[in-house]
Amino acid sequence: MSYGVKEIFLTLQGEGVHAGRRAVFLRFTGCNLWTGREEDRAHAICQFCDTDFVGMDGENGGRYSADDLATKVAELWGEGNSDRYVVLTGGEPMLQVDDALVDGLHARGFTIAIESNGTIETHPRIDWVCISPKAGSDVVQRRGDELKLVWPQTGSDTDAMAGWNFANFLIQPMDSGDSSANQANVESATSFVMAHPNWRLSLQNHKILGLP
Ligand SMILES: C[S@@+](CC[C@H](N)C(=O)[O-])C[C@H]1O[C@@H](n2cnc3c(N)ncnc32)[C@H](O)[C@@H]1O
Ligand SMILES: Nc1nc2[nH]cc(C(=O)O)c2c(=O)[nH]1
Ligand code: SF4
Ligand SMILES: [Mg+2]
Repeated sequence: MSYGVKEIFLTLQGEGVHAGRRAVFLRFTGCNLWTGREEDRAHAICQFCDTDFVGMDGENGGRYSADDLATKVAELWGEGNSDRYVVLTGGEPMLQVDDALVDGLHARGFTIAIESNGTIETHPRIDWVCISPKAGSDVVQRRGDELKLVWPQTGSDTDAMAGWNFANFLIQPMDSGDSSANQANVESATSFVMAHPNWRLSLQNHKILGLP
C-alpha cells in the first residue's frame, strides 16, 4: 500500500484540547465529502472547508510507502524521543490510514492523533481521536476523545451529539474568509457555549499566530 500525501510540516496543534502542542501534521490528499475543486464546493456535502488537500504538491508531499512516510515524519520531528506527536489529517485521513502506517509511527515513538469527519470508522490503535461532524453526512464514529463541531452548521443536532461517547465536546467558529461573518460566527459560538456548559470553545490559534 502507498499513501498520497499533500504535505507534511512541523507546527503547533492550533485547535481543540491539544492546542499549543508541538506536532508534525501529516495531511493526506483527497476527501469523501468534497472533491477540493472550487467549482464543486456549492454541491459538496462539506462546503466550508478551509484546506487545500488536492494533489501531492505541498511541502514534503508525494507518494510514500509506510516505512518512508513514518521515517519522514520522524525526520521532521527532529531530535528527542519524548512527547513525539503526529496529527493525521487531510482531506480525510481515514481513506488511507492503515495498520502499516500506525505501526510504523508507533515504532518511532509517536503518539498518533487524527482529525476525521467521522464517516469512516477510525483506526483502532490511534491514540487521540478528534471527530468533526458535517451536517448531511452519516457519522459512524460516535466515540473518541474529542468531538469538534464547526459552528454554525444548520442541520446539526447538538443534543444528539452530546449523547455520543466523547470525552470532550467543542464548538469551533467557522472561518468563512470574511471578517464580519467570522465575527458573527465567533459570537454565535460563544453564546452557544455560555448556554451549554458541557461544550467548550475551540479557536484556530494557528491562524492568529500565522503558523501553518
Ligand atoms: C480540514 S479538516 C481535515 C480532517 C477531516 N476531513 C475533518 O473534516 O475533520 C480539519 C479540521 O478543520 C476543520 N475546518 C475545516 N474548515 C473549517 C472552517 N472553515 N472553519 C473552521 N474549521 C474548519 C474541520 O472541521 C476539521 O476539524
Ligand atoms: N496548526 C494547525 N493546527 C491544526 N489543527 C487541525 C488542523 C487541520 O487542518 O486538520 C490544523 C492545521 O492545519 N494547522
Ligand atoms: S470533511 Fe474535512 S477535509 Fe473534507 S471538505 Fe470537509 S473539512 Fe475539508
Ligand atoms: Mg487546518
